[in-house]
Amino acid sequence: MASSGSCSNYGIVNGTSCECPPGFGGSNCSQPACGGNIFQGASRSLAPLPSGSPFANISGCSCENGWTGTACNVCQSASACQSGLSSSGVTLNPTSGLDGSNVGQNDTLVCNVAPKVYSASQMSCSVVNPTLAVLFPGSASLNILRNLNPSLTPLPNVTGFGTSGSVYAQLFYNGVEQFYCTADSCTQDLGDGDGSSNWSCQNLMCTCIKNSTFCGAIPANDLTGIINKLSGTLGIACQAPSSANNTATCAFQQSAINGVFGSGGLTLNGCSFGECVTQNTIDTLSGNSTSSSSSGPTRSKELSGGVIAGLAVVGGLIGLALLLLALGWWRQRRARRLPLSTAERSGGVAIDWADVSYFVPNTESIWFGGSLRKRRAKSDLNNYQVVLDSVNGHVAPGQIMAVLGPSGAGKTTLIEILAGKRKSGETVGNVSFPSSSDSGVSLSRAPRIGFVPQQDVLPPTLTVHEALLFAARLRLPESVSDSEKRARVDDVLERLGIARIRDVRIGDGEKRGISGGEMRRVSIGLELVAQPDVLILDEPTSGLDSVSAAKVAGVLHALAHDPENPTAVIASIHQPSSQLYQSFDQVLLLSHGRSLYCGPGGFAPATHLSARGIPYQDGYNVADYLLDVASDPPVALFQEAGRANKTVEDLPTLDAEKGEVNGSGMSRIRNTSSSRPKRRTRLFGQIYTATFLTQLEVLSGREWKILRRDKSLFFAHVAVACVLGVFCGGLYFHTGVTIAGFQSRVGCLFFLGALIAFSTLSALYNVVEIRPLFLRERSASYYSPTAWLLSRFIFDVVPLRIIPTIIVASITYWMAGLAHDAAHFFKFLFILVLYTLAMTLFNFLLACLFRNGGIAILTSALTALYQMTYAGFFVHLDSIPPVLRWLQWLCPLKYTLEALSVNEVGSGLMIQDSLEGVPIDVSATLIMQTLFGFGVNNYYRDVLVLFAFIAGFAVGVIGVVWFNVRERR
Ligand SMILES: Nc1ncnc2c1ncn2[C@@H]1O[C@H](COP(=O)(O)OP(=O)(O)OP(=O)(O)O)[C@@H](O)[C@H]1O
Repeated sequence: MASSGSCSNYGIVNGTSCECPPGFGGSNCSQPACGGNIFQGASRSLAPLPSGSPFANISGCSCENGWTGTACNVCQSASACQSGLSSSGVTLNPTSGLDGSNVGQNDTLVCNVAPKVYSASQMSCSVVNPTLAVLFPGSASLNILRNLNPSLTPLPNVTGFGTSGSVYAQLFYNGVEQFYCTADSCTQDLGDGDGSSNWSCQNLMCTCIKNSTFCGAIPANDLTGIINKLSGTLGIACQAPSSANNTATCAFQQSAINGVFGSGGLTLNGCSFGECVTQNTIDTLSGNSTSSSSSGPTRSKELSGGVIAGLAVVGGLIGLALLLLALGWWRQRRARRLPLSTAERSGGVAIDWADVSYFVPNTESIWFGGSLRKRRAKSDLNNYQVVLDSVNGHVAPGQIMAVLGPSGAGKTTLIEILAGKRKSGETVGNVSFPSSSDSGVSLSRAPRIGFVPQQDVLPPTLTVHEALLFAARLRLPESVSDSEKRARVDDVLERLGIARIRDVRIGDGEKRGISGGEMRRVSIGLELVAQPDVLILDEPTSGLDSVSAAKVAGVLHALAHDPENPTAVIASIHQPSSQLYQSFDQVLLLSHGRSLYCGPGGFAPATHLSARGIPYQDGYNVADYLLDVASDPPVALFQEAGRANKTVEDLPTLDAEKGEVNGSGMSRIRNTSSSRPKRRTRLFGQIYTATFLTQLEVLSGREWKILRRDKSLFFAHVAVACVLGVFCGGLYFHTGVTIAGFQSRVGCLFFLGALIAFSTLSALYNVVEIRPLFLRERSASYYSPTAWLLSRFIFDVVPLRIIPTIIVASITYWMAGLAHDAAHFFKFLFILVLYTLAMTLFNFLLACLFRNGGIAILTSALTALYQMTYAGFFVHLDSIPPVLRWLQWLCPLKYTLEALSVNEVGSGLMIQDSLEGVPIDVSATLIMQTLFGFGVNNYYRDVLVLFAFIAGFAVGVIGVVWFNVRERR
């Protein structure tokens, strides 16, 4: 009894014998038929075994008239089929048509010589492949039986074989069978009905005939391993036959075969087709769609699972974006409908601070110690420098206070602590903002605290009016209409005396705009338009002439004394003129971090201090007198100022206390929390006045304005891209298909990748440049970091990164003569755009991680170098020692270059060259795998990995911007 697997050529075990596929016989189906025709079945004579050879050879066999193909299975005419059938002694039953009921239909047997299959079709092709010919120079041919519906073939087990939708193929070399294959679940696709036919089958398996020429007879060329491992999907794609000789070109396609012979697979030439079938079957099946028979499984051009999944993800993301947009729009509308009354009122908030102290680590301990917290735990107080020592104060709404003191007295430090700025040192004490009931304004929301820093950080490309309107739109409630916001901006411009420079660009060091004093006033204006409840200013008059300074002081005075919205105002002043000094209601005098005086302004401080033995000469500027005292205070006065609770009223009752930080000071650090008014915070930060959509709109408006105005930036990027494109295209102009040309092609792709890796460095510099403005606006709660990042993405990444990449890549692509079809071109662009995005985000990340731009740039340049090393171009990745090899998986350029190369060779690129006169014609895929180790099927994997890099870097950038890019003074 024949056992399973004992029948060669996938013959079917039947008791003790084997049922063989057409054209084979012998006890185990291993012997090919010799001559005759397909209808003769098992009675055909078999090819002889040459003496001493275990392999039958069909070279000497010849086919009957009307039959062709290596095993004479392919009919050429209807008469051949008819005579073949009649010689077999079988007659067709005229009533047994397709469904057994079509009596009277045309059962004439005809020979279908088209690639399309109706029942079971035989095909025979020569295999003329240059790569194969190098190894095996003899003649090779391939026989294929394609069964679509073998029950419709005249003699199902003779002219057909096996199940529906199966194929059987055998390769002969110099007349001897080398290997055979089978596959099932086949579908037939007839394309556009142009006469071509594409078969796609599953579960391919092949068997190499041991010791045949291909399979071990020549050890150096032994293909056994490759052939026996062939599996998966098999494609048999045939073009329409030529009208001259009725033969067609086909391709035998499978991933491993495609890897060796090119993406088109193994080309089969001069394929002849023959299928004896009844006219009735043809007529019936032709009535169907061009695609299939009723019984054979067919498939039109369906989308692959990966593409469907990708489209689903893209669709999901678009849906999510639309949903978020709708939500943002709804929130914006709701915020705009809020009643104006609650939004409009401001002021009515006092500011109280008690026992405010501030400590910073000494310079040595910064270098040689751990964090302040760690040292604090060790109670090592000698490491601290005391910047502020138990300072108290109170400013009611409707009052304006001057914080006076010589340079280094601690004015800025105190002002920043009161304004709630993040400080790098340790702050203790209490700061509160009680709502004052007697001011007539009651607040149901958190107080708005305006802060004008000492340094002016302003957007240089905007005009004064635009900068103020930007602030008004983001900082005034949504319920205030845009026209009111504009009116408010105009009012502030008038009040600050900068209306005449309304439309002048602010400018910066590079491009001169408004003066330093005008910048100061614009900075104040940014806070005034936001209608703060408490306004805190650090040196608002520095850089102003005395008239302008008085004007600013007048504006602040008017703001404080507004009867409807009385506001508490505190300003540190360096050297006030007499007139300026008199505009303040309250004075706080600081000396070396201690408060020498805190109380009413005017002459009260002079009276107070002269009562303590420091004479005041009448007519002398009180401010100058106070600064003189604070610069070099008498020891007794300084010690007295070191006591706690030093309001004017309390001072006389205090005991003398040593004015240095000691053990008790330490206990204050531990036990007293700095109780600022709780800022309303959420998981992702503060609540902003404007809704997210408004933030995005206003930020995008500014970015667009900057881009439009600073056209040079965009055009510089485009011009550089054009030049680089022409340079790179010229360098690799019309690369050939020789081995050297192939190296140039991959070199060109590598060059583009490296170019992107380095050119995205400009994104890093860009972030470093705008960082101070972002920090100031963020600390003033203009907008959320996410809105900022999104607007930067739209107006920086797209015009300055992606468009130049597309330009340089397109010019290079066509000049270098890379794959000449649209599909490969767009796949090439897609990869480069993904890589640009990944690298831009990576450089954003570095710029946000490192405060020092130099370190960020160095890191980025070193990373680009690492990527170039691990891209696979300079060094074969498999030859890197394992301890270093794993680094390739972290290299985005490796995936980029692999995807670009696979895309290029996937266009069916064949290398044609000659080595020492020996012609070489091999698939570029083979060379690519050998030289660079790139996987031929890795394009979509690489796309996914690049997406993963983009997502990872994007999450990193968002996280770092949220948690690390914050103002810290
Ligand atoms: N984080 C810090 N690290 C080290 N020293 C600090 C720190 N913050 C403040 N100081 C020191 O505290 C002192 C007070 O600084 P501050 O800037 O508050 O002075 P100021 O009165 O505003 O001076 P000016 O009028 O010149 O601006 C200075 O000697 C300063 O060097």
